[in-house]
This record gives sequence, structure tokens and C-alpha cells, in this order.
Amino acid sequence: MPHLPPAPEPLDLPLPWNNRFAGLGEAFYAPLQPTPLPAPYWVGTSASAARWAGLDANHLDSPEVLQALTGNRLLQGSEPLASVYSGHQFGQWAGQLGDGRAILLGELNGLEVQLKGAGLTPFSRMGDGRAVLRSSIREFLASEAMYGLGIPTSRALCVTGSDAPVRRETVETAAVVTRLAPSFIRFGHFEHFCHHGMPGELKILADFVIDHYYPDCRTDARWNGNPYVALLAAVTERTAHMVAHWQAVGFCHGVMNTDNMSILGLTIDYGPFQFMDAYDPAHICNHSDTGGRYAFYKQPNVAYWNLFCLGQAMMPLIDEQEHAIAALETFKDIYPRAFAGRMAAKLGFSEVQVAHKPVIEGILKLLAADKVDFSIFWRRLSHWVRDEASAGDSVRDLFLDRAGFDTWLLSYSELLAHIPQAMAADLMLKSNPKYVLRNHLGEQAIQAARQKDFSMVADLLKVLETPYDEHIEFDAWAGFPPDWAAHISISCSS
Ligand SMILES: Nc1ncnc2c1ncn2[C@@H]1O[C@H](COP(=O)(O)OP(=O)(O)OP(=O)(O)O)[C@@H](O)[C@H]1O
Ligand SMILES: [Mg+2]
Repeated sequence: MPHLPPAPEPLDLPLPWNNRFAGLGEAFYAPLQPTPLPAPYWVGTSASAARWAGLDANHLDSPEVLQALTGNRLLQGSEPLASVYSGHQFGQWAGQLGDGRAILLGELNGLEVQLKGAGLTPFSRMGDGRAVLRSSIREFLASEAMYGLGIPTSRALCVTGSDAPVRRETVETAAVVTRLAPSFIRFGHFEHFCHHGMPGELKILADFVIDHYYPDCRTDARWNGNPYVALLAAVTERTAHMVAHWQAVGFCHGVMNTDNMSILGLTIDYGPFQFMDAYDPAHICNHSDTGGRYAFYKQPNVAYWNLFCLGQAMMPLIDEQEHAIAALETFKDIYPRAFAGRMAAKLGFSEVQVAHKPVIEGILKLLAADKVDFSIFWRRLSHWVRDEASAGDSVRDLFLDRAGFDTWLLSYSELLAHIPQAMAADLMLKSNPKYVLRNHLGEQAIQAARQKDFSMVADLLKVLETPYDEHIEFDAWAGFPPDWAAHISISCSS
């Protein structure tokens, strides 16, 4: 008999749990309890995420809730489970994966509550079911940073830590991230039931997703009235918008496997992600990605490839292959338009016009050639448009190719002349964040947290929740990365 940990004590905290995913039946998951961790402590909490889930901010001060969200106490009414999914990883069919370390507690206020790092599940394969403090702080801050940027994402309610050792390249300590999303269903859930020849379950899953998250698909008259093609088209649209957001802010996901693609078009699984410092379209943020499959510039194509996997998985529900292809093809129109719209806004234009395109392409080329810091460039340009005189040469100085920049600025200024400058500047300051979660900032917060100083996690959260605001006291965090930032190695190890 394997040694089982003692069953956690139930906690009498009246919360309105709803367990809709559990209602799908046991082909979809394994019911189980989290595995306790000793002596947990709060590492970071998001009051804003708590409000979203309908929780009182004082829940996040409570020692009982700390225990429950670390997996040490059960919550009355929740039906914890680990779901099964499969997927393509780095372009190859990877077979069955599943929640190997994430445990769904149920839903609060329409949001699924998931503990990431809460112990072994039947899907843990070779893993230990745990997550380390380092990657948990990164996921917590990144989720809330993306939300602050207005990018569709899962959110994070809190990170709790424990001194329990966890072995990675070195021995680190354990942590649990409590994540929130309307659903954590992935493309890989669909692939699982298609690949394993379970069309009945595939249909149950698709109907569940449509009824709860995409009800309009039932009445969509396009696609021969087939709600599953409508679903594929709707997921395509949301995914295209999500990736357009990523590209416009310089976000590199790092592991765009189909099991990390949300059926709701949310950014999920913050592993080896990076907000780029210097702009380099070929940037690979994941040191384990030796082939560069998930390089920054490839992200839109990878999203499209992943959508094809989803389409293939949905074929048993779709009558005509041409309809599926037509639904997927919409990506080729939606993505470029969404991206151009976001880039135009970064330049101060509320609508894209044909004349904007060469200006967008031109600046991206110059930024790439000189590897200019992406966020600093856009923020300085916004200030320059707002207040040309006092901003001086601060933008031009970022480039080695000054002549090239001057030529570009001339064509940009000609376009700007057609719109009120104050309005353009206003839009730019709301489209170009002052703060992004750069690797070195996350790293500093992690180093301090390892010494049990969680103040930088809290301060970073505050700044990243409203990244377009000035927060003058944190100006240094909007500056260039230090030299050592280039040597931070982020891999799949988490
Ligand atoms: N330490 C671990 N223990 C058990 N399973 C793990 C562990 N790390 C990763 N896995 C599993 O390996 C697969 C791929 O991992 P990946 O890094 O994409 O996901 P993840 O970071 O664990 O979680 P998520 O996608 O839920 O954010 C998933 O099935 C995941 O649950
Ligand atoms: Mg994952």
C-alpha cells in the first residue's frame, strides 16, 4: 500500500461553490484532494482578483483560507478534481497529459478556482505535482500584469508558499498559485476525446463549452447553422485577438503547446514567458526551446497551427471539412486587422488607415535593426507626441540609425498632423504601458521572497495592475534592464 497523506480537515467557510465541470462525469477528470504542505505563508495576494471571484478582501488575511488555498483544508461544497487532456507539444503529438499539478476546486461567482502545485494527480506522469516559489511568483505577477494591460488572461488570486523542499535543477521551495478563469478548458481537452475515439464525450464537452461560454453559437446562421463550426470560428476570433495583443506589447509566451491554449482565448500557463526588453522578432524566451519553434515572431502562425489541431479534433462534430477550413481561415483576416489596430493605437490613431501600414512596418524594422527597448521606445514616443518640446531627443537617442529614424519620424509626423495631437497622445499613453513585468523585476522580487521579504511582490503587483499610470516612486522599474538581465535563463523547469 502506498503511504497516503492524512485527509485534510474540512473548513466551515460558507462559499457558494458551483461544480459544473464536475457535472460532466468522470470520463473528464479524476476526483481527488490536494496534498497538504507544511506551515504555509502568504507570498502575494490580489484584492482585485478576490473581488472578481466575489470574495471579501479579508478572506485573504484569514489563516484558515491560507490553509485551504495551500491544500491543507477542504472547502465545504467544493468538489476538487484534476481534468484529463492531451495535446501537441513542440509540434508533436504528446498523448495524454492532464492536470498533473493543478487541482480545480470548483466555481465561485462563475469563475473556476484552481490550485496550481497542489500535489500529485493521476496525470502527474514523471512530475512531483508541485510548483516552485520562483515560477509561482512569476505566474502570479504575470497573470495580474496581463489583466492590467487589458489582455485576455487567467488571473491569480494569491500565491502561498511553504519551506517544503522541491527538487528542480537545484533544491527550491514549494508554492501554490490559486488561479481564476471562467474556464480552464484547453484545446487539448478536445484533442483528448477525438484522439481516444470518444465522440460522445467530445460532443458533451463541445456542448458544455457552447452552452456556458459561447451561447451565440447556437443561433449563428453562418456555417450551415452548425454550432460546432460556429464555436471553432469564435475560438479562432478570440485567439487571434489574444495573440494580436501579445505581439503589440512584446509578450513572448514560450510554450504555445495545444495543451496551453485556452478554449476561451485567454493567456494561460505562465511558464517561461517574457516581456521583451530589446525588440528582437526572433527572440526565444524559453531556453528549452532549442529549435525556436515559439520565437516571438512565430506566435501568430503557431496560434493558427494550434487552431488547426483544434479544428481537426472537432471534425467528428463538423459535417463538412470545408466549413472547418473556412472557420479557421478567418484567422488570416482577423489577426492582421487586430494587430494593425493595436499598432495604430500605439501610434495614436484610433482607426487603421492604409497609410498607417508602412509607418507601422517601418518602425518595427528600425526597432529590430537597432534592438531598441520596446516598452521604453513606445512610452517615450507617447511623451514626445504629448509634449514635443520638453521631450527633446529622448526618442531619437534610442536609435543608432538616426537618419533612418528621422526619415520615419517625418512620415509619421505627416500622418499625425491630420489628428488633434492631444487626442493622439492620450490614446498612446493608454496603449503603451510604462511598466511591464520584465524578467529582472520578477527575479528581484523572487530573490527577496526567498528571504521572506514579500514587499516587492506587493509593490510590483500594485504597479502592474495599472501599468499605464506614472507611479513616479517606481520610475526605476520603467528603466532599461541591468546587464545581468540578459543572463537570466528561463526554462520549462517550474
Ligand atoms: N511538477 C509537475 N508535476 C506533475 N505534472 C507536471 C509538473 N509540471 C508539469 N506537469 C504536467 O506536464 C504537462 C505540461 O506541463 P506545462 O508546463 O505545460 O503545464 P503546467 O505549467 O504544469 O500547468 P498549466 O498548463 O496548468 O499552467 C501538464 O500535463 C502538466 O500538468
Ligand atoms: Mg501547461
